[in-house]
Amino acid sequence: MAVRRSKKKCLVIGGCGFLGRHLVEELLERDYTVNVFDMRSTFEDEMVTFFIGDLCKTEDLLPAMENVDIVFHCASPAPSSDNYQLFYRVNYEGTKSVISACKEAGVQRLVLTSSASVVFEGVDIQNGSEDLPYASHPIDYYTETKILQEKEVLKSNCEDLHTIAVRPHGIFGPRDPQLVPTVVDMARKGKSKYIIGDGRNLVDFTYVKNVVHGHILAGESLDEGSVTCGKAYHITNDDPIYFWDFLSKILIGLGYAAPRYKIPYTLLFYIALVVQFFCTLLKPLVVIKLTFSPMRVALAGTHHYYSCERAKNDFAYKPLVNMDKAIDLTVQSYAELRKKD
Ligand SMILES: NC(=O)C1=CN([C@@H]2O[C@H](COP(=O)(O)OP(=O)(O)OC[C@H]3O[C@@H](n4cnc5c(N)ncnc54)[C@H](OP(=O)(O)O)[C@@H]3O)[C@@H](O)[C@H]2O)C=CC1
Ligand SMILES: CC(C)CCC[C@@H](C)[C@H]1CC[C@H]2C3=C(CC[C@]12C)[C@@]1(C)CCC(=O)C[C@@H]1CC3
Repeated sequence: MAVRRSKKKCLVIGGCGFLGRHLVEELLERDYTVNVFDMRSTFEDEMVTFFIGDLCKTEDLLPAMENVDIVFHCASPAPSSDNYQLFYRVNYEGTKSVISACKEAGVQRLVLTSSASVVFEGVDIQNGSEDLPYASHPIDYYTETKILQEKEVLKSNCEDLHTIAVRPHGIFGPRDPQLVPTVVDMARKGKSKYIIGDGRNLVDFTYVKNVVHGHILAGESLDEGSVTCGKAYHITNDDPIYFWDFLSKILIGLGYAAPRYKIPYTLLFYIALVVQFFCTLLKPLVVIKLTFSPMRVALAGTHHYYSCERAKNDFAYKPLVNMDKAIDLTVQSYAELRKKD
C-alpha cells in the first residue's frame, strides 16, 4: 500500500537567494519536505536536500524534481545587471527548461515568482489590477525577460501541469542583497540627499515573509479545476507607502539622514537615459554601474502600487506582517550597515 505523506514535497529553484531561502525556511517551519536547486549553495541545513546546477539545463533539474509535488521557481539574475544575453538565457530559455523538466518529471504544480513590474513602463500605476496589459516598452532587460517568462509559464498551464505566477513588488527584509544595501551605499557616498519628484508618490514595498506566505498559498491553491490555474496574482503588503517615507525610515533607522532636496522627476529621468546611452557606448572599454539607472529613477519618482484583491478572493491571502513591524525587523537585521559614530 502506498504511504501517503501528510505534507507535500517542494523544490525551490533559486532557494539559496534572498526570497528563495526565506521560502525554504517557512516551508520547513510548515512541515514540508524541501529540495533546493541553485548555482551554488550558500547555507547548510540538514533538513534540506541541495542540488547544484544551472536551471537552463533540463538534465541538471530532473534529479531535483523526483517525486516533487510543487516547484517554486524563484531564480533570476540580479535586476541591476544590464546583460541582455544572461537575462534572456536564464529568465526566458531557462524557464522553458524548468517547464519541460516539470512535465518530464511528472510535477503537477509550478509557482513562478514573477514581478508586478511586468506592467510598469515608467508611468503612474495606482491600485493596478492583474488585468493591466504587459508593458509594451519595458524600461530594462530584466522587465522585458520577466514578461517573456511569465507569459511562458501561464500559457503552459494544462491538465498535467498547473501553473501560477505570483507578482510581488519591492521585496524587502533581512538578508536582502539589494534594496537596503544600495540605499546605505548611497548614503555613505553622499548620494542620498535628494528626493526624486515631489516625494508624494505611493509605492508597494512588500515584506519578504508576506511574499513567502503568498507563494505557499498560491502553490496549495493549484488543485484540479482551481480558478487560480494559469493566472497571475499580485502579492503586496496591501499598504502602499510614500517611496521617500519608506527610504527615510530605513535610513533614519540605521542612523543616516533622510533625503531632503527635491529634483524634478522628468529632468532626472532624461538625464539617466542620456547617461545610460553613453555608458552603453563606452561599454567595450569600461563597465560603469549606474546608481541612478532609468528604471530606478522611474521607480523612485512615480506611483506604482497594486491591488491584491484577486489573491485575497481566490486563495485567502492576507499579509502576516504589517509595514511598521516589517521595517523595524528589517532595520534591526542590518546591524552591520548601521552608521558608525
Ligand atoms: N527582490 C525584489 O524586490 C523582487 C524580486 N522578484 C523576483 O523574485 C525572485 C527572487 O529574487 P531575489 O531573491 O531577490 O533574487 P536573488 O538574486 O537573491 O536570488 C536568485 C537566486 O537565483 C540563482 N540563480 C540565478 N541564475 C540561476 C541559474 N541559471 N540556475 C540556478 N540558479 C540561478 C541566484 O544565484 P547567484 O546568486 O549565484 O546568481 C540566486 O541564488 C526573482 O525571480 C525576481 O525576479 C520579483 C519582484 C521583486
Ligand atoms: C536610486 C535610488 C533613488 C533608489 C534606491 C533604492 C532601489 C535600490 C530600490 C527601490 C525600489 C526597488 C525595486 C527593485 C530593486 C531595488 C529598488 C530599485 C526591483 C526592480 C527589483 C526587481 C523587481 O521585480 C521589481 C522591484 C521594484 C522595486
